[in-house]
Amino acid sequence: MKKQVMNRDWIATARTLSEALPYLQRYSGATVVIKFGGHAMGDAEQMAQFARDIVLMNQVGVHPVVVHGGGPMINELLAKLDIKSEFVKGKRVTDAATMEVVEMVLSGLVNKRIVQAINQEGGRAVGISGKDANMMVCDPVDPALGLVGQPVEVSPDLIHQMHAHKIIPVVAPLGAGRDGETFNVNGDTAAGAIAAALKADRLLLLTDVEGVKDASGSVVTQLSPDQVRELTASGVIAGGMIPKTETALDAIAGGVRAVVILDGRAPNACLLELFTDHGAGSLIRVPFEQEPRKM
Ligand SMILES: Nc1ncnc2c1ncn2[C@@H]1O[C@H](COP(=O)(O)OP(=O)(O)O)[C@@H](O)[C@H]1O
Ligand SMILES: CC(=O)N[C@@H](CCC(=O)OP(=O)(O)O)C(=O)O
Repeated sequence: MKKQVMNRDWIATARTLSEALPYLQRYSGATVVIKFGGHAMGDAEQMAQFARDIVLMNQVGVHPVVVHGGGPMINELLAKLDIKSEFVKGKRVTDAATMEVVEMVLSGLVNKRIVQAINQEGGRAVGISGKDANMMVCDPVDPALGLVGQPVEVSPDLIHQMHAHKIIPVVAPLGAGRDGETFNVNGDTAAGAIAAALKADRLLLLTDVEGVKDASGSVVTQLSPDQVRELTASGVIAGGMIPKTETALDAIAGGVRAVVILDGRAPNACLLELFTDHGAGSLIRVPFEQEPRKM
């Protein structure tokens, strides 16, 4: 009896691999930007599983770029140092003292944790921030927010070179100012700007809900930019989902083929979306590219 169940499992595994063939072919050579948010990171086991997905993607010919956040980890160190912090419209008001902590946590702790996790799974990851090689040049968003940056010039060269050398880039969302400042950039915003500069095939925004929900609370598996605008105008898309859908629309306008908002806490979320018939989360793209959504 036990043996039969085991046989069935192996057959299912083989079938899953076989069904993945068209997707493996479709994404071979594709650039996929993955935004890994602080809330999606979870424990060491979840981090290892995320890293394994990234290494697998790379192994089958995808060019992944990981852009990470780390808001909860920044909050933790600010609290230990007794530095007060507040958010305005989803962005952290950043003075010089806060900026030092943001850079230490993002470029140091969080970036290196992800790099190490990927390397432990057999990948070759290198951690950078938007300041390296002047990749992401920013202007201040609003004087009231201090050192919060809006990317204005993003150069894809460094990432192209890393991919050419089979290196997986892991990018901390910091930007270089024109006068030598360091800017704090929202992780979603940075991922969108980098995906647009690369004209990425997919931008995956990993978050802590299954996708974009409609007024009835059901996840919408496919949306056009107009539908996103309607859901936002009617207040159905709210709170932390607003910067994500805004990023998605900007990325699509900037040349990204499609954006998927999906639950990063779900096991193998990226693989489920890219390589299975099922797919995951909400896919946002312009309607003329319409092909049947998976599921
Ligand atoms: N229409 C919607 N569909 C899904 N989530 C929504 C919607 N409107 C608001 N939200 C909220 O947005 C949150 C995701 O944003 P946020 O918590 O900032 O993500 P992250 O920490 O991953 O960047 C969800 O947990 C949910 O509470
Ligand atoms: C300007 C701004 O708000 N920057 C963010 C950068 C980190 C981030 O975006 O982290 P998550 O993706 O985990 O939220 C911050 O300081 O928290």
